[in-house]
Amino acid sequence: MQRETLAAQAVPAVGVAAMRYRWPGAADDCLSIEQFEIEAGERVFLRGPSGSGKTTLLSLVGGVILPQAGTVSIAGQPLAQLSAGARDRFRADHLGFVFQLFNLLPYLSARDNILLACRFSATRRARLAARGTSADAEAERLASRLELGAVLHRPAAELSVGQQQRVAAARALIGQPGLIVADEPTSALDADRQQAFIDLLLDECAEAGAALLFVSHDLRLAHHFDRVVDLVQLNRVVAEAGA
Ligand SMILES: Nc1ncnc2c1ncn2[C@@H]1O[C@H](COP(=O)(O)OP(=O)(O)OP(=O)(O)O)[C@@H](O)[C@H]1O
Repeated sequence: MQRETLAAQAVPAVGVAAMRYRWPGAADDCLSIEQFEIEAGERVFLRGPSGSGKTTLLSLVGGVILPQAGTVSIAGQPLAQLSAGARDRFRADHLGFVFQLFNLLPYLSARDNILLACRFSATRRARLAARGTSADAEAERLASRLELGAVLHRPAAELSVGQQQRVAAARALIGQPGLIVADEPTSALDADRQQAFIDLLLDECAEAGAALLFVSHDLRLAHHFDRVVDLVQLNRVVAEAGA
């Protein structure tokens, strides 16, 4: 079935409606977004200048922070309706994050860092079981695809920046969450490695049917994506301030 047909039938991967967010203690709102949706399986490139609120929007999409007004839904689930504990579990089941600074546990091996995502999510383990595989086997497959096979046993602290980033990608992808969120994941890589990393992320998302929300300053990467969203245009705070 075509991805477009699938997307038309599925609930959006991300739904933001009449949403407003102000950081505690701040005089003004940081974000005010009337409507923003990412379809199931859609690949969105989010751009915006430094300080425009890209990371803040990702934190809202992850339910790490909650808006003062409006809703943020993931796979049809409004995040604010969940208790803090349920939100943590929902995030572990349905979202994979690749951060600017990777957030790996330095003393754990590359393999254990990848497997952490499954340890915290019975749903990810169940998805793997339904495909006839296990978390260990899938960690091996992703590691080999990401050219990490030789370093799987090594502590994350001993890996190069590029290797750490690929471990972070494998951890986000394992167990097929419906949404991958990536915040400047290629900023530490040279041009060749950027290309390889993006190809891999897009391939794995396509295979898993996962939507991808990818934040970057680097517009040269935008042509890989279904849609480019400019936060300066999406955010009414900026639009009103500039009016
Ligand atoms: N934890 C926080 N507490 C208070 N204000 C914050 C916090 N994090 C971000 N902000 C403020 O929110 C605004 C948006 O920041 P944010 O990090 O979301 O921007 P960004 O677009 O991701 O920037 P960059 O491209 O530089 O990473 C900024 O004015 C910033 O100072």
